[in-house]
Amino acid sequence: MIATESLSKRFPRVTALDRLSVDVGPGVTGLVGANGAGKSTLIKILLGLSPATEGRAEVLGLDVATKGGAIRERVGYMPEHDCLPPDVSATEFVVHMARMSGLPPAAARERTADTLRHVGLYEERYRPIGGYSTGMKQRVKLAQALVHDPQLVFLDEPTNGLDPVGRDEMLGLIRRVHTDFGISVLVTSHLLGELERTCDHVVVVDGGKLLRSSSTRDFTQTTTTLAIEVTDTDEHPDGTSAVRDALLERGVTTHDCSGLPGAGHILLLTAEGEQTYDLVRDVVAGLGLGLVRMEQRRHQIAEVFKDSDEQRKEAIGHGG
Ligand SMILES: Nc1ncnc2c1ncn2[C@@H]1O[C@H](COP(=O)(O)OP(=O)(O)OP(=O)(O)O)[C@@H](O)[C@H]1O
Repeated sequence: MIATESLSKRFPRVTALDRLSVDVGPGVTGLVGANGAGKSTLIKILLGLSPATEGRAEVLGLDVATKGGAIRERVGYMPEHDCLPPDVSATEFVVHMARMSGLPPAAARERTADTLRHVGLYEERYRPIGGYSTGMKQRVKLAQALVHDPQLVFLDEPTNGLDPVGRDEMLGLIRRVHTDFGISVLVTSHLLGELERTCDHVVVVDGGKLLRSSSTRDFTQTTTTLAIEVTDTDEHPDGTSAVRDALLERGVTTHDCSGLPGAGHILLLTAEGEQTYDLVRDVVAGLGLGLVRMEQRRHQIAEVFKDSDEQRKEAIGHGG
């Protein structure tokens, strides 16, 4: 769907993209990076709206440097910032955008009604957009990106400004854009966790460089780290410490998890196979405590950033 090769974009004072080479296939792909990582710049280059300084890119097999118009016919775009006219209704606006994409009047009206129904705005479709909530405005932006039945859509920070419920609804809608219509999606976010459930594939950029590109499953694969949580009793008012000491007596050390949420109530240790599970069970039972939780931890996408931060700090440390 998308292929870039050593793509760079330099502004006078900042390098927004730095020799980025990445391939994106069909499905829902998350483009994750902190603010300023270069996500919007990449989207504008892929739409043929902004020229790259160096390198090349193709979208649906079309060269972005020469085929911008053909790309924009086949690709939908939901921009990050609010860009909606307040005085017209969702129907008027989306019909207008459909007409701009070349649909005849009757088809534009029909597609608009279908698309507004899909994004959950059918009831309010004749009200002026100026009176809409942030969530409703985001849905209008999504509808105009979908109305011309594109093969691929670029969604730039679609969950921006939404509360947790609105965010979940938007992420569900995005997933359905692919499952119900077969449209592939490239969705950007600076919130790492939210894309784990929505995307098949995740591309992480930082400072305009590619940090990692892999399937979400690979990102969140199970680790060999076991997380354990136990109850306290009168005899052992700090059950966690009692288990830690008892494990140490049997030669098993637990990891320092002071920086993690729930630290103080959770023990982390490396599983060496089935015997580790048996040992933990026997130790907890031997102390008369209850085992609340014993599970394998999963990687989180956030850890990619933590690793790169650590590498950067290390590099700075070595440098001076
Ligand atoms: N037209 C421009 N002129 C100069 N610098 C720019 C321009 N557009 C973007 N930049 C800079 O390029 C870098 C990448 O910006 P970009 O908007 O692509 O990041 P982003 O990952 O989309 O972040 P955000 O979500 O905050 O928009 C930033 O440092 C930004 O200030």
